[in-house]
Amino acid sequence: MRTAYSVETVRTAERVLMARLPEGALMQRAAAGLAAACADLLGRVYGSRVVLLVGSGDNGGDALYAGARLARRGAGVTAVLLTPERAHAGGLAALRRAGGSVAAAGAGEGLVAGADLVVDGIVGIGGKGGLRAEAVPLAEAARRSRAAVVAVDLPSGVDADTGQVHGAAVRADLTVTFGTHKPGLLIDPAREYAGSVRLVDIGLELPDGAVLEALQHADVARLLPVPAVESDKYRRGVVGIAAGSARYPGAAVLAVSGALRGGAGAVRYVGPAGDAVIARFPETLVSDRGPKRAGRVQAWVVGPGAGDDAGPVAEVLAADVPVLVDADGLRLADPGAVRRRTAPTLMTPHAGEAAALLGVSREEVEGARLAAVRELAGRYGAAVLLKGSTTLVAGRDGGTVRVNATGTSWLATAGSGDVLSGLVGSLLAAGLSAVDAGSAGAYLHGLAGRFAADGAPVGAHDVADAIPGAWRDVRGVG
Ligand SMILES: NC(=O)C1=CN([C@@H]2O[C@H](COP(=O)(O)OP(=O)(O)OC[C@H]3O[C@@H](n4cnc5c(N)ncnc54)[C@H](O)[C@@H]3O)[C@@H](O)[C@H]2O)[C@@H](O)CC1
Ligand SMILES: [K+]
Repeated sequence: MRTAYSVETVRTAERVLMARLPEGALMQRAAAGLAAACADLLGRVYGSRVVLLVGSGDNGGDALYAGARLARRGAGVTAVLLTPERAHAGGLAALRRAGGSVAAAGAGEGLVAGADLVVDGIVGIGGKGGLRAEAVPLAEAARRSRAAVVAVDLPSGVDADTGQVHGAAVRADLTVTFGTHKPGLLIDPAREYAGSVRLVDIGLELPDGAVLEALQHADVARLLPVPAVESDKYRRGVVGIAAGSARYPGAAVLAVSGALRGGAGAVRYVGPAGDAVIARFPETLVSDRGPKRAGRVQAWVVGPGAGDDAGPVAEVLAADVPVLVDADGLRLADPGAVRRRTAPTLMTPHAGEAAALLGVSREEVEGARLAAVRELAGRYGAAVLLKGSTTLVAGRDGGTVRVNATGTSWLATAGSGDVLSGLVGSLLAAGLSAVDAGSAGAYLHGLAGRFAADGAPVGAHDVADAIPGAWRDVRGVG
């Protein structure tokens, strides 16, 4: 499990640790990790041209001490000081002792253009708002240059706690972060600015109560249902899919295709697209008598391709089993009925659907995804999975939000969400909690998307077909 903590928690943990260590020891640990990452990226340190962008705080201090280490290994290191009178004095002295130099006023952009490596130490967790005006031309020069850009702790200008980006920010190829991930490194749009992320252990001890957690293979493997010897199809769970319409039969087929790969023992389809479903998946139990009279299920999925028929949505919300509400179902669901439910409910909007539910623009949701998913969960008293390049899953009672990063932009294809809703519904029927089902399902779905796409466009049915491969990969079998 990867975790991300708020700036406030990091500050507290740092204070505790600093009180036990000699002065400056923590910064030396950070600088050593940073310098090692820079050296790895450069390949050959000797003779390389390194430019440090140095702000007024300890983030700049890290950059200066790391620069000193690279200078001792033969790199030509120049520091561009954004506020020369406030640059970290100890770091500056160390750089000079190691043979590094300070750029003349106004020379920064030219140096960046000719560098092999640019180290962004403008601002870290002490940053407020986007980049200040004097730093913007340097960030732009770094973006234009052929140099590799390494961000210290965070790409300067992104919001550490939320992943929001206000105005200009540095775009890094690699971010070297200290002690723990920060939420902004895992949530878009900031995540995109971070490039790949390397975590350097500086000995911080962090309490429970991460802002975010990201499942990894082993975590997902522990969650996935595995049938026991005595399992029959009913013990493994039956998932009901109330989806599709005469106009959108494909949504029903795709939701069923996901559900069949999700670990439930049987899939029951209810709705007007039974013929299309049976033609493709003869193992499906089909009914056209509405969810209430369809027979027992352990979880429902409602909404994909539902059109304007609110009846099945209301029937499903009245059932005392876990329910996943997606797509048209989100619009058709009565918020009061969702809030009154006692069995788990999981809503799975994409940014546009979340925006409609919250009465804000899509851009607002995309710019502040963490706030949006929490707000929706609070308003509806339900777990919420907000789809996107970094999918977020919030529980109904607040707490740590799960973030999934296995997704790929190739998944932005029609019907891909229908596959996800069937898959997650199946995991709900198999007994996973709403947050576990949502996050494990998003993980498998993202991985399946990667396997299916492999660098080329794919259809949603290809993603469904790739789920068993993703499942095997996660469990480390085959
Ligand atoms: N506190 C610690 O124990 C450690 C801190 N470390 C480093 O120290 C950083 C935090 O240092 P600080 O608390 O000094 O804070 P920062 O260096 O992140 O930034 C604070 C300074 O930046 C200026 N600033 C704020 N917003 C700005 C903006 N938008 N554009 C330009 N300048 C802006 C402020 O005026 C202030 O002088 C971490 O991110 C990490 O890199 C590491 O050395 C590890 C140990
Ligand atoms: K930085």
